[in-house]
Parts: sequence; structure tokens; C-alpha cells
Amino acid sequence: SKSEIGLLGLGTMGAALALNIADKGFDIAVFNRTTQVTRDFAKDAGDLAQRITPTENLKDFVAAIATPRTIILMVPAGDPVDQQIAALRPLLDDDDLIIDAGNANFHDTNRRAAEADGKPFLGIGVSGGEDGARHGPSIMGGGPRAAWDRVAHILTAIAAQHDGTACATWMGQDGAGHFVKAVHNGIEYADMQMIAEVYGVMRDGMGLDYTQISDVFEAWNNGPLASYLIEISHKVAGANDSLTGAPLLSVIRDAAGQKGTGRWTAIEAQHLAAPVPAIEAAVAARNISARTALRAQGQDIFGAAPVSLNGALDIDQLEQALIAGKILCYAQGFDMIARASDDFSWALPLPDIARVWRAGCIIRSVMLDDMATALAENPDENLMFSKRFAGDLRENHMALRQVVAQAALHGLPMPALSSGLAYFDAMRTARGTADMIQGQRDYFGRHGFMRLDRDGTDFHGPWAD
Ligand SMILES: O=C(O)[C@H](O)[C@@H](O)[C@H](O)[C@H](O)COP(=O)(O)O
Repeated sequence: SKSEIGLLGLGTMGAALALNIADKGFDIAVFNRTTQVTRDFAKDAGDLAQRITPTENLKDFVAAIATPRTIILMVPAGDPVDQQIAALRPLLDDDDLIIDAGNANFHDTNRRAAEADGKPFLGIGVSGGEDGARHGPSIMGGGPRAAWDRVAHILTAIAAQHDGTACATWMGQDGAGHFVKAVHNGIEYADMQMIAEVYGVMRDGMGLDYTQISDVFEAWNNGPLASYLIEISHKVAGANDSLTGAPLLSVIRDAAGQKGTGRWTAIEAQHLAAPVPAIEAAVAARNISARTALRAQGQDIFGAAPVSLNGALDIDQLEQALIAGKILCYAQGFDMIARASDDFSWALPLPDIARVWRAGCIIRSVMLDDMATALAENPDENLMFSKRFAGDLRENHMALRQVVAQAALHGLPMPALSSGLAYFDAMRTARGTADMIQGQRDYFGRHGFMRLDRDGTDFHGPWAD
């Protein structure tokens, strides 16, 4: 009998997702450009092999799937997706559905949706890494609702489940799914960066060893910061290198890689005029980290900073600072999503987004439960003003302030947490300093300004006369 669905691209995520689909009881046909990969995949599938039809050319792949067909592409973002669509479409019927499940830039997904010219095409964001793809990712869908409904029974079955609900939701038309996934990744960058910043305080400022640091993350994983990223930070800090036996972190080169989703989110935020300083700081921190030789030169020129805090901060202050930083970072992310929802007329379901991120994805955390509740109560309100999180910020912003201040005094780089604090202070200042900006712009460019005491948008200073 024919397979119910097909998956093309048996890389790390594709292979894991295909096994997950077979594991949930769906017959699946698979194809990979490198035939040996397909053969190895089928050989290693164990009991699930009975549900898997390995194929060695596109014609056989398409023929192995029951019509109307559904085909998932799990190939690297960019040209490979367009190449696979171009190769597949001539072999398919008009009502066959192609799903791009890679980390696509949503602008590409918008274009592909238009190029599909009415043929069903979905762009879905899949989060959770290899383990998530295999046992239950978080899935963010974009494209025609009817196309989503056609495959929802499979996507909800393979997705992570939380409170009896699948973490798989249709977000909106076209690139809405990939947009939400990109913002997920932007927040992931900022969350990871803030964790790395407090790790730096513990390692360099407090002189804790890796085991002690691992224990701190383990303890925090039983509190308000309980999350996948804190859990794996505990494991990473506690791991030893299999080659040397030394603490793993002590052998890892401190130059962060990136594949683009964080950068796209920072760029799109600028286009949307959505302030996401924590995400931008995290992307910039990766760019700086990659400049290892330059940083070594900088240390030679300026000398190493006097990082030892001599007890100026304690572990509880770090936890409170991270709680405040996290709330401010997620508030920025959800504000960006709300803006895109308006600008792109997507009507993005903010509470559902928090729920879909509650399990399976990289940023899954207990705090997302309360974010879902707060966004359901008032989706138009910035998360930081919601009753629950305004309360948390009142409680924890002083700790964030002290951590950022002490870090600054001791030369401990803290771009994401300090940008979070600056965002908090700017967002709680009714009378800011942009009056000076407007004055300067009008002075050198006659750009005009608005006044506090009368309507109108194009007033000028005395220099205009
Ligand atoms: O949600 C996820 O499962 C991850 O975010 C996944 O998409 C991938 O691991 C990132 O793309 C890594 O991104 P960088 O290589 O840019 O850190």
C-alpha cells in the first residue's frame, strides 16, 4: 500500500522527524539525494522499518505516496528548498501539498507561497533540535488553513504534548509560521546569551568551578527559571571532555556560531520598528565572540579587567536578575510578533504561540505557562505590564540593576542583561530624552517635531527662521 506522507531530506532533523512520524503510526516514504543515506536510514530504522518506504529517485518517491500527496521538505534553508520544489512540482498533481519544514527566512516562504500559484504550500517552523524532532517538537504552521487542516492530524500526533494539547498550531497565512519560528530563535539567542552572562559572573566574578556552576543551574531548574535551556546549562557545565577528562567548557573555544535566524529576527525587528534590544545584543555578542584574535589583542592593549567581585553579588541576585532579564526579553519578542501581526495582517494568536512554545521547543519553560495566561487575558498589552509580570519585575529589577552595575564596575561583559535593564528603564520613563533627538534633527535637517502643548507634527526651532 502507498504511504500517507513523504519526507525528503534525511539529515539530522529530517531523519528524526521521519522516525517520529512512523513511530506515531503513519506510513511514510523517504528520499534523500545521497542514496547511501536513505539505505542507512532504512537499515537503522529497526521496528519502524515496516512503516517506512525508502526510495532512490524522485519518481519512485512521488509514486510511493497516496494521492493527494503530502511531502515534507527538510533541507537546508535557501536555494536547496527552491531546487527541490522545482524538481518535485512537475511530478506532482495540482492538489499535492509541499511543506517546507526547515528554518526558512519567512520572506522566502512568502515568495514560495506566491509562486505556488494556488497549489498547496505550507511553511512550518519545527523547534526542538534532533531530540525534539524525534520525540515531539513544537510546530508553528503558515500557509492556507485548508492545507494545514489536511495534515494537522499528523503534525499534532508527532508534536510535543502539554496539558493534553499538541504544541502544533496554525499561525496564519504564507510565512507566518516561519516568522514565529525565527522570533523563537531570536529569543533563544537572547535567553542563551543571558545565561552565558550569569555563567561569566559565576566563573570569573565569583571564581566558582564548573561543578559549582552546574549545581547552581540545577537548583534554578527547580524554580521560576525552570526551562530546557537552564536544564542543559546544568548538564553542559557538569560535563567532562571525553578526550582529556577536563571540564568540557574549559576546552570549548568561546566563539559562537550562528546559522542566521537570530540575525533575520534582528533585521526584521528594525523594519517593524519593534525594539528587541536583548535579541540584537545576543546577535552582536555572537559576532564579537567570533573575533577571538581581536579580543586577545584588546586584552593585551587594555589589560584584563579586574573581574573578581569579592562578594559584591550573590547567587540569588543572579537568579533574580535572570528572571527579570528573561521577562523583558520575552516581552520584546511578543511585542515584535504583535507588530508583525498588524503590519502583515496575520492575526497571529499570541496566547497560542506561548502555549506552542510550552513544550518540545528549545525555549520551553514553566514561565511560558503564565505568559500564555497573561497574553490570553490581554493580547494587546506588553507582557511586562501584565499583572503577573509587572509584579515579578517590581520584585526583581533591583537585582538586575545591581548585577549589571557590578558587572560594569568589574569589566564583565553583559550586553543582553544590560540592554534588558535599559529597555525596562526606558519603558517606565514617561518623559524621556528623545526631545533632544528631535531638537538636533530639526537643527541639522529641519526634520520638524511635535509639541507637548499643541497638535501638529511639523514644528521647528528658532533656527528655522
Ligand atoms: O528551535 C530549534 O530547534 C533550534 O533553534 C534550531 O532551529 C537550530 O538549532 C537553530 O537553528 C540553531 O541556530 P544557530 O545555529 O543560529 O544557533
